[in-house]
Amino acid sequence: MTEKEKAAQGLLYDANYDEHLKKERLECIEKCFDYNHIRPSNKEERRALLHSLLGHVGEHVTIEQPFHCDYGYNIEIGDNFFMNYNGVILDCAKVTFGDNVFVAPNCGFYCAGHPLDVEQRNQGLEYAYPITIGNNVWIGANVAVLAGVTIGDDTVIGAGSVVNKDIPSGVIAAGNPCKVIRKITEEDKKKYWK
Ligand SMILES: CC(=O)SCCNC(=O)CCNC(=O)[C@H](O)C(C)(C)COP(=O)(O)OP(=O)(O)OC[C@H]1O[C@@H](n2cnc3c(N)ncnc32)[C@H](O)[C@@H]1OP(=O)(O)O
Repeated sequence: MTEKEKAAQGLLYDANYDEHLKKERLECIEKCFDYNHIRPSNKEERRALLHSLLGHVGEHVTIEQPFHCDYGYNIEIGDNFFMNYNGVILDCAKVTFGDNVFVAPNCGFYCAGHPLDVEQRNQGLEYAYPITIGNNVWIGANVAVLAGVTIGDDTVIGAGSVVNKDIPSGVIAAGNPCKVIRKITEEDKKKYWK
């Protein structure tokens, strides 16, 4: 089994030293470099590069620069997506965003993790679990979404959260670790600020 196949099966794999994965990552970060150096006003070139970088790009997708990811082809984005400055996606597994997702500045989506055991970790071993974000999700600034997490539809994640477990649909959740604060209700139609 190749290291890439092990990763896809959720097994520990050699991310640091495997030549094939290193080559794929280098190709990807070269493309990220190119993306981050396109003039912000050159929307056509930005769009074309995102299509060549990512696995799927829906309609009306904006990713502000700078943006960084590891492989690109594992990222699938629905329609009407906005990611603000300094987005980081460590996509050693699939990262899927539904439709109408807003991501604030400095957010990270980290599929990767390393063993707690020091001998395994120092061999460069890693695991990769997918991240899934539903439809109509707003993720506040400086949020870290960790490996294996699913965030349900219509949910808001408060700024500064560390999302280490699944979050259900239709709620506000925040904090470190991120917990549900309350459901979003009809009353919220009357409220847009404190
Ligand atoms: C796409 C873009 O670029 S967006 C631009 C960047 N903007 C942001 O990142 C803003 C993100 N917004 C937030 O984090 C907001 O606090 C929201 C949306 C979660 C607020 O939701 P509201 O329901 O209005 O929260 P409200 O202020 O009433 O707080 C409810 C409780 O949650 C707590 N809370 C709210 N936000 C957070 C947070 N980010 N982290 C921890 N606790 C929080 C409050 O302190 C309060 O607790 P209390 O009841 O003990 O006092």
